[in-house]
Amino acid sequence: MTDFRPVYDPRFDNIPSDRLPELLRAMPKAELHMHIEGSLEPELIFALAQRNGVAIPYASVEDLRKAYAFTNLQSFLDIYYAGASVLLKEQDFYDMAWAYLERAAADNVVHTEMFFDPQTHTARGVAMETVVDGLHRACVDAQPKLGVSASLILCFLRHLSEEEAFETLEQALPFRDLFIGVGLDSSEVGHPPEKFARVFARCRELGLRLVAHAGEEGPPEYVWSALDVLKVERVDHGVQSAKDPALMKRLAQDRIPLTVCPLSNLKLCVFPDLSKHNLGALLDAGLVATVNSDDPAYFGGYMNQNFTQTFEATGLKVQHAWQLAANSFEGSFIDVAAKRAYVDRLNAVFASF
Ligand code: HPA
Ligand SMILES: [Zn+2]
Repeated sequence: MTDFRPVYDPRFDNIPSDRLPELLRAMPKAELHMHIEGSLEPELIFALAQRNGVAIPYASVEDLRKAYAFTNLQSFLDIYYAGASVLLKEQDFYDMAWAYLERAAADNVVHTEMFFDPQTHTARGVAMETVVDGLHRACVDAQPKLGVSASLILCFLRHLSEEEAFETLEQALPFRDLFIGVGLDSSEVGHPPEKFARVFARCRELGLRLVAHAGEEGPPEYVWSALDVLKVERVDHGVQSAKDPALMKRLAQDRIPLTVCPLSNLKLCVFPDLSKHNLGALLDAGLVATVNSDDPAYFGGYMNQNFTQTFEATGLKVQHAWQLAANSFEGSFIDVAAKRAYVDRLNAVFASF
């Protein structure tokens, strides 16, 4: 349940629709669903591979980019985990996060809550400290150098066991102050949220914020159990919720944010075409839906590309643009005063158009 609900000013309806792309780019926004390992561009993968002497099974940047033809989530994850294998040193994690934060700033992302997958790295012998320190150092630099506030959410890999998630939590606890919450990602179907009931209960006791991927490829039942068993505060993706009217009602009534990722859904064939995406239907049903980039280096676009391509394909309007940006602040894990200040900035940009 969110703690702040901004209200649309109907005078913004006077903004001509031909200015929508410019408005989408200019409006301040928060990104709530982005896997930092999914921001590794092929150029950086090659540069880090060379710097660290890691062999990768692609001859060139172009060769690697050609492999980005996905048919579903798993076909993407196989390449995504291979790409992350070039990350070894603290500076590598810093450089990856910094490259993303610069792109976020260019898209007028003023706040971001970045996912990271420590198990992808600790399994290769990289220390938790190396991962967290590098990412956190970039987050600290982002505010003064880029005007972006940035925080971290540790994700457990759901294809691994709950016991391994507990071990990961244990390894991360010395760095408890460097991340704000936990999430659940990787292969969804066959790995329902309730598999992680006990580790999420422990994280809740520790005062960590809770999110989980659910309803990306998996059924509405997974969204129900993310809410009722894991007690998450936000649902990542959640687009399959539209198949269940009772669930839609619950999400709207409890103002549970959905962090929707349109270009990801397109590239992983969750929707056959961007024009068939249900973002507009989710918004029109009163859900706190947001737009996010998920794995921007792999899915063909950062935040502003997600916004402009989706609006062009679906015909969403100025009010939807405002609602999505307002929802991103409402759904974020910052305090109410900071949310209010960001929405004031949002309103000032809309008033200037
Ligand atoms: O979209 C995703 N879904 C599940 N796991 C992921 N890990 C990175 N991106 C994703
Ligand atoms: Zn994701």
